[in-house]
Amino acid sequence: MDKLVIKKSPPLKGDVRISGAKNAALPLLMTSLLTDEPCRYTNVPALRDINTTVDLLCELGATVKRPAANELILCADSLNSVTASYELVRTMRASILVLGPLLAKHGKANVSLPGGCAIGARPVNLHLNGLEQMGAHIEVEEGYIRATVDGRLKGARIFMDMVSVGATENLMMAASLADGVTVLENAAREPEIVDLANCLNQMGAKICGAGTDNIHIEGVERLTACDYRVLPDRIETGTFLVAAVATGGKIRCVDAAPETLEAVLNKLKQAGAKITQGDDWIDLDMEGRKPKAVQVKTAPHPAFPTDMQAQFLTLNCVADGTGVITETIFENRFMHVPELQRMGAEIALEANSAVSSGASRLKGAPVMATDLRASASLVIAGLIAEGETHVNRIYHLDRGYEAIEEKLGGLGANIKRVKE
Ligand SMILES: CC(=O)N[C@H]1[C@@H](OP(=O)(O)OP(=O)(O)OC[C@H]2O[C@@H](n3ccc(=O)[nH]c3=O)[C@H](O)[C@@H]2O)O[C@H](CO)[C@@H](O)[C@@H]1O
Ligand SMILES: C=C(OP(=O)(O)O)C(=O)O
Repeated sequence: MDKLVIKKSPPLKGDVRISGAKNAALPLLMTSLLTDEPCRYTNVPALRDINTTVDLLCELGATVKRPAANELILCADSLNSVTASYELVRTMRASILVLGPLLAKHGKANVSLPGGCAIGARPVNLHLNGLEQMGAHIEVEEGYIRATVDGRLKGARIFMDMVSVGATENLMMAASLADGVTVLENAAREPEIVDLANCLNQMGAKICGAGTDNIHIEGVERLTACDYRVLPDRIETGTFLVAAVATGGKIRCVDAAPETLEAVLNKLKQAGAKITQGDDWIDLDMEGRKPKAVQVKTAPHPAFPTDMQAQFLTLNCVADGTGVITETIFENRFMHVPELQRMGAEIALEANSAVSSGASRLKGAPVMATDLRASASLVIAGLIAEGETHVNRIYHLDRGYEAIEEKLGGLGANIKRVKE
């Protein structure tokens, strides 16, 4: 398996182009299952999770064309299966997002239960309860969700007792082809939900309220082709910005979506960064300042995203002052802590908070992480640690960061991928 070898690097400097968002692209590609017409998606990031999604759609019988590196044309006019197998689902939890579209379009779906993962148990009860309220009959047997519906799904008023990005997306796609009006209450408000709703509306869906906690979907009988550009990745953007702050750098993120990153940009300003932004770019300059530790508490959008806390913990470790990172979304998302401690970071875990005492002197070490953002936090640590850091198991990074070593290398980082 490949690893990244990182040496202490100079302050990051220069421009970096932001890729399309993994978490927007995954649900967007699933919209192809809702129509017989070909769907074209651009700004699709080249990631392992995208390849898994393409494999999954092909397993169902969809056809795929890749006219360019970041473009996909998918057509699901002649599916020959409604089963998403364990082999694919276990490698990518977002596979559960085929459930709503398959059920709405074909009246049945068999999807392997995704199970837990490194960051937590991640149940899918909200997805299943919502579909049941829309008239689906659901059984779980032999590790598979077996869902059927007589005729069309029926519109329903669905209150979700937790805010779930995936459940909101699955139910929004299913409701687009349902008979009648669906109202999703306590819906997730992430920018990726808005992106999905915009794409579905381009296909002929009637969705309003995406981006608020109350989404109104008037079902239609059929959806048509789309030609849709994926939203820029706010988590990739935030990761590069944190790396720039940690190294005392000055960078510009281009092709970004600053309006999706407000909570993260506020924390970077508190850490001492000077930030200016335009419609699709963000400039960050540390102007020779040492970063200050920040207090972060994760919560659903528009609050601070859980997918950015690991990177901020690395930053806090080398910043001035005591920092507290509190995780409220996933019960087990501090897997990077022991690895950062091995690099010399002074961190105490107290319930769901990681308290760093600041100004740690990090030293390079062989490290590995079992989830995507934890791996990103170790890459940032490698940039500021004395000596050489080997980040192993970069399988996870490849799920969610397009060409991370090339992009960081372009900013002056001393990083290379080594095949083992
Ligand atoms: C592909 C994708 O977009 N992944 C993102 C998505 O994951 P994902 O959609 O899986 O995360 P959710 O928003 O659903 O999870 C939020 C919380 O709700 C719980 N829950 C969720 C569903 C359910 O049926 N029952 C339940 O209890 C989860 O265990 C978790 O504690 O949102 C997360 C929270 O912003 C991000 O970290 C992930 O990067
Ligand atoms: C947790 C993440 O992704 P997923 O939901 O695909 O596991 C993430 O992107 O940080």
